[in-house]
Amino acid sequence: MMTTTTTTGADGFVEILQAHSRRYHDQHPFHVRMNAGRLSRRQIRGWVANRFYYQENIPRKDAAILSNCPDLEVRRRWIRRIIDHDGNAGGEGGIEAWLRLGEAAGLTREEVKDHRHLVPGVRFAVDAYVNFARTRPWVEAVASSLTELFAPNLMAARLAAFERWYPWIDPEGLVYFRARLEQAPRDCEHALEVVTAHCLSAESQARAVDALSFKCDVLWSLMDAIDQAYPE
Ligand SMILES: O=C(O)c1cc(C(=O)O)c2c(n1)C(=O)C(=O)c1cc(C(=O)O)[nH]c1-2
Repeated sequence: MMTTTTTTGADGFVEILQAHSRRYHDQHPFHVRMNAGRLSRRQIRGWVANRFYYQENIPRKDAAILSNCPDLEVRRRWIRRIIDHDGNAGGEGGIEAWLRLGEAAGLTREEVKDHRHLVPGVRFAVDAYVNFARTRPWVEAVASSLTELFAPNLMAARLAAFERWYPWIDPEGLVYFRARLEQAPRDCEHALEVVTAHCLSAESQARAVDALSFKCDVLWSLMDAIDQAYPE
């Protein structure tokens, strides 16, 4: 028996993906309080120390996508993400920039790197994301990165909020967020290109949407765990 698949037009598909902005972690109460200037030093430091685990694992997630991806052209562009985070040499890259954010906020590099502040829920959420990229088809893993469509607005709001409300953080430490303002739009343009080119059937589009939902849950759970560990 033949099965028929109804394909959502490319525009409808992209609209459904975009609509996930409603589930993005910018609306998490902890982020709302952060951007309204209502977090204490301890809470900001807790967030920075815990989010480091996400930063550290992003390149491992991207390496998993590379290892599962048979398409040379995609790999050639995707590899840039790993270099953005790891840098080409000591003192470079997003992970280093995040450590400097920690220092600007009054944390030592050691206490960020040795995970002494890392709470179990953050570890579980981040590990789930890396595991997803390792075990799911590579196009779904690419789709899961599409939360970056929504990141630049949050990044711009966060930069303004940090400068306004948290002047005790050395502004030099905010370099990471400025870099992401440029990197995130470039990265998600590529990811969207890949997903729209590969997900042509209703089934594959539904799997891409599920992957993006999963990622929204990863980010939300991560924030829940931080919120619970550093109450008001
Ligand atoms: O601070 C944030 O709110 C935020 C969110 C996201 C995101 O939406 O996944 C990323 C980042 N930052 C980020 O810095 C980053 O490098 C990054 C990579 C990815 C990804 O899924 O490949 N997301 C994000």
